[in-house]
Amino acid sequence: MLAIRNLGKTYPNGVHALNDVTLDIPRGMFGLLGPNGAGKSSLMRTLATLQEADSGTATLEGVDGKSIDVLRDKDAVRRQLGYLPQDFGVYPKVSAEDMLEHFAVLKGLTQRKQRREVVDGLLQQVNLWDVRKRKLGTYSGGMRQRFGVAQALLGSPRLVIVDEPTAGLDPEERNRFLNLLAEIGENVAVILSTHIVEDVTDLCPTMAILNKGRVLLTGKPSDAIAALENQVWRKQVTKAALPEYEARHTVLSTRLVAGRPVIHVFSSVDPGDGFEEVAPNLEDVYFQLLRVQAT
Ligand SMILES: Nc1ncnc2c1ncn2[C@@H]1O[C@H](COP(=O)(O)OP(=O)(O)OP(=O)(O)O)[C@@H](O)[C@H]1O
Repeated sequence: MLAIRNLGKTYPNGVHALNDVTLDIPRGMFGLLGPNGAGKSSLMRTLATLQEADSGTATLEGVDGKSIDVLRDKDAVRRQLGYLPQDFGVYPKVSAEDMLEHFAVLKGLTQRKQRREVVDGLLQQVNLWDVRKRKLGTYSGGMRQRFGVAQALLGSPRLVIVDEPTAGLDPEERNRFLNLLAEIGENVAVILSTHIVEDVTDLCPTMAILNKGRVLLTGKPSDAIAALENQVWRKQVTKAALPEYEARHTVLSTRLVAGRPVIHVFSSVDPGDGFEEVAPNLEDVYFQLLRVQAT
């Protein structure tokens, strides 16, 4: 659906935000995972035609089978694009219904009756119908994000980009939001940019891990997890002993369980010393790749 080839971007301050980024993004949910500063927003903004790349190409499959040059044919991309930016602001004194109606006009839905049908349908789809008359300023974070999805879906886009949408949502709102994303049409490519590993594990059949502007891995989460089979080991340790373990092993993660650190380490052989083997998860994959890149 979307082919990104050798995309590069260096900001005037010298930061290489995108470094030879090549990705194939199919229909369905695609998770773009990376820590803060990885380059996710730079990539999302480039695909959303809001900033220029220095090099590379991006090609979107059009409805009629014709391909669209994302970096050059910006108007054509915008007609196929829904975008929920990281810092999505709303007019606090306007109701969701009026705001969405306004966005619909901007999207080119000029016929009143048709526009009403679209706006009503979207408000129902994102589960905001009952609160559509309320001012956006009174909405919770989760409601605002669902409103953001409604505006992104105006005009039946084929490419939907959501940038860090679950940051700051409580677990219930996050679930609700992710379920909503998962329900978006089958013929749409949805790119979910996030630094939360579970967002990808729970939802995305394909993914990429980005750090320091580079793609460290792309493919199915299950394949990446399978590649770490028999190489992740767990042990509960004391806080005092933690630095020693970190010096002796490749510690992937440390998590407090009942107040005591439980560490996951990466090792192709049994590290002994009371470690037990565990089934790897996507978090192990993520931290292992970040560690390898750092060394
Ligand atoms: N307009 C800009 N000018 C200069 N540097 C920038 C600009 N925008 C981003 N950067 C830098 O580029 C790098 C990538 O930033 P980007 O916002 O794309 O990352 P991110 O993965 O989206 O992280 P975050 O979640 O923190 O936004 C960072 O080092 C950031 O400081």
